[in-house]
Amino acid sequence: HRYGPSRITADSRKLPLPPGPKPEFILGNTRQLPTHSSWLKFSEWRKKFGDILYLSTVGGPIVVLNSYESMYGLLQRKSSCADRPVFQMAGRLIGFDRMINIRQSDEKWKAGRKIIQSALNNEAIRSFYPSLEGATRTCLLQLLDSPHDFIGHFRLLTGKVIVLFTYGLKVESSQDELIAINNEAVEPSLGYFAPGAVLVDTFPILRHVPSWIPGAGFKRSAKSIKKKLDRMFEVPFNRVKTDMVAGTAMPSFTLDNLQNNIYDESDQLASSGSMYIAAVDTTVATLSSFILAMALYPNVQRKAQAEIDHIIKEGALPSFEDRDRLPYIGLLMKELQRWKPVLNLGVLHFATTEDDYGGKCYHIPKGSTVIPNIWAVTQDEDNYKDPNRFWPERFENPETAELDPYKYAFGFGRRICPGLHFADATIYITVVSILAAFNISKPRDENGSEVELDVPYTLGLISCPENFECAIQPRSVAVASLVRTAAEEQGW
Ligand code: HEM
Repeated sequence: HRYGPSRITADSRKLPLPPGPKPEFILGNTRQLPTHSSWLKFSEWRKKFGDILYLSTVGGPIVVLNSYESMYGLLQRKSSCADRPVFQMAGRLIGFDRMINIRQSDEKWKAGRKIIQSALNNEAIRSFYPSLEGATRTCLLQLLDSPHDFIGHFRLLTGKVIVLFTYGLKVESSQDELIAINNEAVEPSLGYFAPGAVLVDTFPILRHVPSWIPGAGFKRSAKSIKKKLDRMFEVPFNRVKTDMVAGTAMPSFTLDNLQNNIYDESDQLASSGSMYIAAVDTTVATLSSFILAMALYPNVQRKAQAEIDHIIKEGALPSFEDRDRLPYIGLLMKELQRWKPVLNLGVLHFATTEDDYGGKCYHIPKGSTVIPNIWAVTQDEDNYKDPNRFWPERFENPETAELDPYKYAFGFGRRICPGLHFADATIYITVVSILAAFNISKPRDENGSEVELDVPYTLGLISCPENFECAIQPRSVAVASLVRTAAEEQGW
């Protein structure tokens, strides 16, 4: 089988390292490592060196996986690369290493992962469907009233559902403290997760320089973000504790864990605090790319709307119950994860033991940072015909369906995204509700001519379209009033 298991060799140390660009004396490939958009450089090297690359840097060895086969072989099937590297800036200096997302695979990671996994499994998410439907209806009303701010509405929608799920706390507006404290800590930090983005990640020794010397601005930035991160962890958590004592706490992930009292409080605090950063920017990026795709591919939009109109009764909005009867929406959602992947380089993995790759092919040294180049997989013409095109039909026929993006977009093995079902549910209900209520098209200039869309994407850890203009209009007067009534009934 194409993605079948590889044989493990007796002594992988005798195998050669994977190929890669020629290293320099002492610095190795350090200076060749791009500080942003490295997926492009890795893909360029792939043409020369193949699916799996080796880079020796001052910060340690790096193995880049440029194909689904290599990711499956090394990250999905084996546990030797299930750890995370030390993120000097984002992790140690700012303090994100308390969260399970980038924590090394220690006992605390295991405890946090267990808590999150059981709360986010598919069954558990079902009981949250009514809240997701309610929040989506409010989002529809906001799209009706101020369509140009669609990215802001998606931020509020995803922020409020994750705060409700995690802490049982209700958020009404983007000015709410619970949203603001998260954004203040997360936004300035995202750029620091990319390999080589800050010098201290390449030269960890710099961590020890005093903050006052010139050039140590990174330490001062880290200190100021750290304070915000502490607030982000503590403010909502302490509210739940106070409400619990007063007997007024609403059901939530945090309350369940506090009441069960299985884990110590510091694990619980970090585990609750891991949710927002993992959930919001990723889901907002997907939803924003959805708007772009619909504006660029009106035929796909019309086909999806025809499917919805056929299934949903007049005067109703779609719900989770309709999902099984909307197969084209399912294909469209797969294509959303492929067309513009949210995490072009996934999240970095780390090899804790020596291993081999591909059955007697290459030696993977212990201590290698392992980077899955998800972007390369999505653009590979061996996987996808005409990869630039947004074309859900590529997954339609089970006999000829192209590689399912859910096999890689949410990561691999023991580190696979535990929020997959939550993300999938949020994306489904938002996409299907917007398609039922609105037509999305390219913006028009003062002469009424369509303006071509050429939208740049952010270059940090998360790839999200930068703000762009788009026309989002209700499909009819009747549906506009349905959106208003439905939102009023929800009340939040
Ligand atoms: C479109 C939305 C999302 C995408 C594409 C996505 C993708 C990913 C990826 C690629 C990873 C790293 C997996 C690996 O290392 O192999 C990850 C980790 C994680 N995700 Fe998501 N995610 C999304 C939404 C969410 C949501 C909504 C939540 C929570 C409700 C969540 C929670 C997490 C957590 C806690 C981790 C860390 C897991 C660990 O290190 O053990 N994610 N996600």
